[in-house]
Amino acid sequence: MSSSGTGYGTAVTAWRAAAPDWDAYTRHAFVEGLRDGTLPRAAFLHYLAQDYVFLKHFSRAWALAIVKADTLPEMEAATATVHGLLHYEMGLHVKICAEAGIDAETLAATPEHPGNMAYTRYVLEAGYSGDFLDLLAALAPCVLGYGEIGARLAAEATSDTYGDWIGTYAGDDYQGICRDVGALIDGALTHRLGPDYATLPRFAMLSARFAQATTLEVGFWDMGLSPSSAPA
Ligand SMILES: Cc1ncc(CN)c(N)n1
Repeated sequence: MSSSGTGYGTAVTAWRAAAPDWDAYTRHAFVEGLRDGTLPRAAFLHYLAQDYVFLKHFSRAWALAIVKADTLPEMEAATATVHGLLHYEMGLHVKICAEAGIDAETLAATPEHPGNMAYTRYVLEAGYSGDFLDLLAALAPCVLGYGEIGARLAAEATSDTYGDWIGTYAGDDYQGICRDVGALIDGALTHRLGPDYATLPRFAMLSARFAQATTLEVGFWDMGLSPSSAPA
C-alpha cells in the first residue's frame, strides 16, 4: 500500500478515509520516532512486550474469524493470517527482546496494560456478538495500518535504528498479508451484502467499527510512549 492509502482494497480505502483518527494512528509521535530513530529504546521495548501480549489475543480473534467464516476460501485466508501472526510477526518481538536480554518466558509473563486489554477485548467482542463482517472491520486497522506505516517508513526513514521493525512491516510477507486481508474483506462484503455494499447502512456501521478500532490504535501508541504506565 502506498502512503496515500490505496492498494489494500475498496472497502478499506473507504473506511480509512472516513476514520477521523487514521492520521493520528499512522503518523503518531511513536511512529515518527521509529522513522527518525529518536524513539527511546525503553519505550520501544515496553511497546514490544505489550504488543506480544496484544498479538496473542489478536491471533485468537483471527482464529474466531475461522469460526465465523462462511466459505472455505474465507477460512483459508483467516488461517493464513493466524499463521503469519504466530510464526512471523511474534517472532520479530521474540528476536528483538532476546537481543535486549529479555527472554521468551519474561515476555510471555508481561502484565497486560489496560489500554492493551481495552483494544483486544473490543475486537474479540465484535466477533463474539457480531458476525464475520463486524469482526473483520474491527481487525482491519491493525493489519492494514501497520502495512501502511511500514511501507511509508521504508521510504522515509532517516535512521536504521528501528530498521528490523520497519523491514518486517514493509516486507513482502507482511505486505502480502495486507493485500490478502483487503481482498478477503471486499469478497466477504460482496458475498453477504451484494456488489453495492458500499451504499448500505450496514457498510456505515462497519465503517464506525473500523474507526473505533483505529482510535484504540492511537491509545496503544500513547501507551507505548509511557513505559512508566506499565502495570507491575
Ligand atoms: C497494536 C498493534 N496494532 C497492529 C499491529 C500489526 N499487526 C500490531 N502488531 N500491534
